[in-house]
Amino acid sequence: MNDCMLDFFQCSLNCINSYFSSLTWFCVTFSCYSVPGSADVYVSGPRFCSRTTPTIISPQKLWLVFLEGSRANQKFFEMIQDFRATLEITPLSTTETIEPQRICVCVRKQPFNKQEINKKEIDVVSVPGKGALVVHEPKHKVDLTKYLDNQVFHFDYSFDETATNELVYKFTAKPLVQSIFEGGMATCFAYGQTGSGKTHTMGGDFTGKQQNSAKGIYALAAQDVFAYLHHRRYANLDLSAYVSFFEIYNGKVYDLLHKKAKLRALEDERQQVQVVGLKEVYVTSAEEVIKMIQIGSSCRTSGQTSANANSSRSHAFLQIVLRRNDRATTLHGKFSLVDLAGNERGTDVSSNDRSTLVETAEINRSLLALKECIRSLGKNSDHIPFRMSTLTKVLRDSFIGEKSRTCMVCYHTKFDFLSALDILKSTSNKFFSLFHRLLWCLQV
Ligand SMILES: Nc1ncnc2c1ncn2[C@@H]1O[C@H](COP(=O)(O)OP(=O)(O)OP(=O)(O)O)[C@@H](O)[C@H]1O
Repeated sequence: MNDCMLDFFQCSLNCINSYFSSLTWFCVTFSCYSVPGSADVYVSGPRFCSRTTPTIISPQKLWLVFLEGSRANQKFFEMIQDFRATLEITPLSTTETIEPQRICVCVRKQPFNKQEINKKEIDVVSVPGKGALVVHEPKHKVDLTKYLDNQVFHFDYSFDETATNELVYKFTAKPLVQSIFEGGMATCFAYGQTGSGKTHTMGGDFTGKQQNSAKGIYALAAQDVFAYLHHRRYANLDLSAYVSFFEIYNGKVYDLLHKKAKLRALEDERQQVQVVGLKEVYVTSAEEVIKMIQIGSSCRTSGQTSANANSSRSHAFLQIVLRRNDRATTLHGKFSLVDLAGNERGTDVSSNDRSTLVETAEINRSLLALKECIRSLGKNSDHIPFRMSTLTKVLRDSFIGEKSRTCMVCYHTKFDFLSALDILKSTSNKFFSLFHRLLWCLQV
């Protein structure tokens, strides 16, 4: 093989390793090249996909297979480009007006990183704007003709890969800040696959391993809280701000501002869940909050997944609490900013030691519990299984409490259909509309 062929070979390998869709595509195209005696190896897609099935394929045949896989990718890439050319793109701009809503569900697309660009991965997600997001899925007709299945999902807002944290903040958390001054409970949470950009959005930009906390939704929300505190409209309320930061790891609560002290989430007599012993720090400026974010983030539990070298392995809650100065124990309003641990599949986990598997199972269990609660709310069930996990216990008030407002930002990477479709299907407005109506009824 000459250099050019090797490049081609390498490119095909990269596509196969990282790209679920190309694998499916690839397996189907195999049958075209099957030869007597080896057909069972080539034709059987699932067997080929399985890492455990030993297959002996001659280099010549393997080359044909990779060649065809690469051609399929190229064809697929061209089909997406052609489709994109027909889309009318209207990206969100800072001048757009924001409609206040009880529940807002948004989606943010992550840009390609250097590694993905080098691997020549194909972007299968388009964000035409106005809350829409399109996932291009490669499919085959019965006669093996290739076609694109373009699945459209609708959200309140959709952010493309060029969106900044400031823009995302403006449409998601910013409208909630005012509600806590009016005595409300607001929650903004980030949900998505591991490595999709949740911590980047909530905690701030990364430069190498250094995080610039001033550029995240946590800090932007803190700035607005202090702007409102000094505003004459709310000055007569005589409020003070306090901040707490804790994580839920393996179902247990740890105080990130108090040497990771172990805490307990317990229900009080009014069936409201309280994190007993949680340290609240009195803060007087956004800079002080940023300092707390840095202290807390540095001790948050992290690990490594195949998608993220610095993956958060816990659900982190930053809470900004307003209390009246005359009645320090009385809560006036609370803003919870939640960076959930990443949704993971077995292949996302780079290590399979016992503690990692337990972590992964616990993360998925708690996220499943969250989905179940939302589903039950949507179905108007008598029983909402909030007690299924510590995460849902702690989030309970955000969903059904009076004057609650919630914003959910879901994230996904560009090329993983299984996770992207799973996350999108469970979070798009089709699913949430029922939930939205139910909460509205509870409010009234
Ligand atoms: N919008 C973006 N712009 C630039 N870089 C981004 C963006 N989103 C994510 N990244 C980069 O992708 C990497 C993974 O992001 P991040 O750690 O935020 O993922 P995560 O969803 O929190 O993952 P996990 O659930 O595993 O903790 C980081 O290096 C981050 O800088």
